[in-house]
Amino acid sequence: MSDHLLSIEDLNVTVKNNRQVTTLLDNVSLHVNRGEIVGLIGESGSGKSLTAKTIMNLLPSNMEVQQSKVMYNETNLLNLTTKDHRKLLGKEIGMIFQDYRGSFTPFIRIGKQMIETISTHYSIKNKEAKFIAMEVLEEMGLDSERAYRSYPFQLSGGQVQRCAIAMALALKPSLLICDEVTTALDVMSGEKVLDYIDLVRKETGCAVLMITHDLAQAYKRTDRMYVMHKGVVVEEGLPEQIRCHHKHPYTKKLCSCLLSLPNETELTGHERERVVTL
Ligand SMILES: Nc1ncnc2c1ncn2[C@@H]1O[C@H](COP(=O)(O)OP(=O)(O)OP(=O)(O)O)[C@@H](O)[C@H]1O
Repeated sequence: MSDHLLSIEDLNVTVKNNRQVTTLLDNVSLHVNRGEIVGLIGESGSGKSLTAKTIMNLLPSNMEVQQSKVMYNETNLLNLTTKDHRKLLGKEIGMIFQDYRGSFTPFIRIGKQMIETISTHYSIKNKEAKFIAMEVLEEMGLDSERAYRSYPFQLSGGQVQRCAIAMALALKPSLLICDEVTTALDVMSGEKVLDYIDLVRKETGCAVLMITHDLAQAYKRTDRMYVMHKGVVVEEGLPEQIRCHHKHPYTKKLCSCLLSLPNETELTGHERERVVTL
């Protein structure tokens, strides 16, 4: 069995607007191994979310995927019917969306939605599903009782985001796609959430595709990184390589723009630790 849990090969996505066809993703190839945290970084509009949406079969209807393979285990996700694809979502492939508010129906309490989601994927009693829901809400640093009985509009943006993360993690997916998961969170809550995702990864061996434009976060949290620019993967490598030995001019620009970091060799161990936690 291949180590690749997810393998995207030559992904091409185009959009048609007023008869004009524009290429949004151009021969994107990347893979995620079991148990690995892989970063997908790049500036706004570079194509990170579209890559995730392709995996989740959530591309808008005016977009077309051509001559590509998106292999999950031995299955090409692009060949699945919507019904078969849906069966994989949640329990096999989980996603925490950038637009976290869309994860919940506004007029149903968070707890009820969590129980329904957990029970849909695992045949367990409501009492057990509630236990799992409370546990993950607690791990997200929330007042679990309050979050459980709240409607989404009764919570802050960051609290709803953490509920959405809790719901995705409660299903213990084999592949977790995190799209800018910490943008709505303060630094401490963000770190706590990322620590917990890492803990879940260690406990369950799940793989994580971490989409972010936060370079410091990617350096600190990922095992490997891909850099995207204008719909193309321009570079890939270990965090150290991307930071200190990048080859592509865009990666160089990205690194120098977002972090004015000295070279790795110029840092002491203590400084290195501080830099990645900035
Ligand atoms: N529904 C759509 N119709 C037309 N173009 C779209 C649509 N959705 C996204 N795009 C375009 O596709 C490109 C990639 O968008 P994508 O959302 O993947 O960027 P991103 O790298 O995730 O950016 P961000 O970090 O801001 O979320 C952008 O140029 C965007 O304008």
